[in-house]
Amino acid sequence: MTRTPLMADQTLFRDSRTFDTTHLPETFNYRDAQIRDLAFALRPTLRGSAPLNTVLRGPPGTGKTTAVRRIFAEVEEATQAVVPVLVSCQVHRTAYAVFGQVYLALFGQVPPGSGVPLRRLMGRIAGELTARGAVLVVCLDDAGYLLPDNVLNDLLAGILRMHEGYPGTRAGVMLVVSDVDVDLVRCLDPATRSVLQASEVYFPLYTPEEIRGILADRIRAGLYPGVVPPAVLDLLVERTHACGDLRVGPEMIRRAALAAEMDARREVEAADVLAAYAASLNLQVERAVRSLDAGERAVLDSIVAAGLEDEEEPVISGRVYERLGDRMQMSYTAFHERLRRLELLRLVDLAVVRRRGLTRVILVREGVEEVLQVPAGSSGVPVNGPAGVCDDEKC
Ligand SMILES: Nc1ncnc2c1ncn2[C@@H]1O[C@H](COP(=O)(O)OP(=O)(O)OP(=O)(O)O)[C@@H](O)[C@H]1O
Repeated sequence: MTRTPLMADQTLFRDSRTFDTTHLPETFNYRDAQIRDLAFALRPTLRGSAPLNTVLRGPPGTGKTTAVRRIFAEVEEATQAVVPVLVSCQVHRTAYAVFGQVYLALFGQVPPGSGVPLRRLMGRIAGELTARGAVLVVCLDDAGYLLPDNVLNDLLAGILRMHEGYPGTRAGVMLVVSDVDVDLVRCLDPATRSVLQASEVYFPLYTPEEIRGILADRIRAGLYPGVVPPAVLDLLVERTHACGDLRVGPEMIRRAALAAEMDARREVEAADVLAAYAASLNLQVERAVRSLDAGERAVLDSIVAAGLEDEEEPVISGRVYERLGDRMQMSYTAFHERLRRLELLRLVDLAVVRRRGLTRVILVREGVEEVLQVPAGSSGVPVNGPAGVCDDEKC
């Protein structure tokens, strides 16, 4: 019997885990200055004081979370007197859920889902920290997700004022923000702002040369020599840079190498990369669409619907706003904020053209329509995602 390609024992992968999204890269170049700033902020914790609160800001895929994971790992190795906790606010969206993650880090188990009031949970956490003489550092990854309903404000007040209710506790925060335009700190109450006093560490987009270095390192660690010829690496760099998110690079390499492997080839070809690009881009778009709130999703749906209505005509922002009125109430300011967010997430491009005065034209980016068309109930994103009355009071 001939063996199926699945069972073929020849592989191009030295270590396929290198391409996992959760993989912590061994080499982390081009971020020395940011790592130095984070080390500076954490230094007081090694002497038993609270850290300097810090905002890590930069577009998606610029290494913010990775920088935190690396520095937290170093802190954990160096001392037990600091408890660093990294919390994804995309997943944990309430103060209780975030404190639940701190509890998990301290006690090795999650607190009961209900029945324990937040105050008691905080009391247990504070008691354990003072008993250990440890400093707490909470990193809120994608902290912008906690802005609705003042969750971020209340949570920060809880962490940074913990020492008032529980004398002897010391705690500080790191806030990770991918939306370069949102001034998170300005959205907080003056009282919280005054205890936060955060300094900022900026993570710029990687240049094509830096992307080349990062992808070449990943290829060296994950694939056998010669699998990716130089011209194919050039294409990988060009595609990754064009889509603006480094995550797409390793994902393309994984898919392209798998395709070559299934064909029993020893080298990846340009065609493998181009096919992998389309698939990886859809994954990226899907992730961005999933992160939208009800208002942003309604705006995106209306843009796509307006485009489909008359494919010859450009999509004008005023027309989209009118359409939206049938679905939910939204002020024009809130509408524009949401358009900006869709642009930042690279779901649309905005351009201003002269057309009976200045008009804003919206272009839907590659892959978005495909992702929105995945039927509800499949593994993709439903066409009619979250909708309803949206909160216009965004700061
Ligand atoms: N300098 C680097 N060297 C190697 N890999 C990197 C580097 N920077 C980022 N990466 C990789 O890119 C991916 C995205 O990085 P990371 O999650 O740290 O970005 P981020 O800025 O936190 O993104 P987001 O704002 O979308 O959460 C990860 O797989 C990470 O390993």
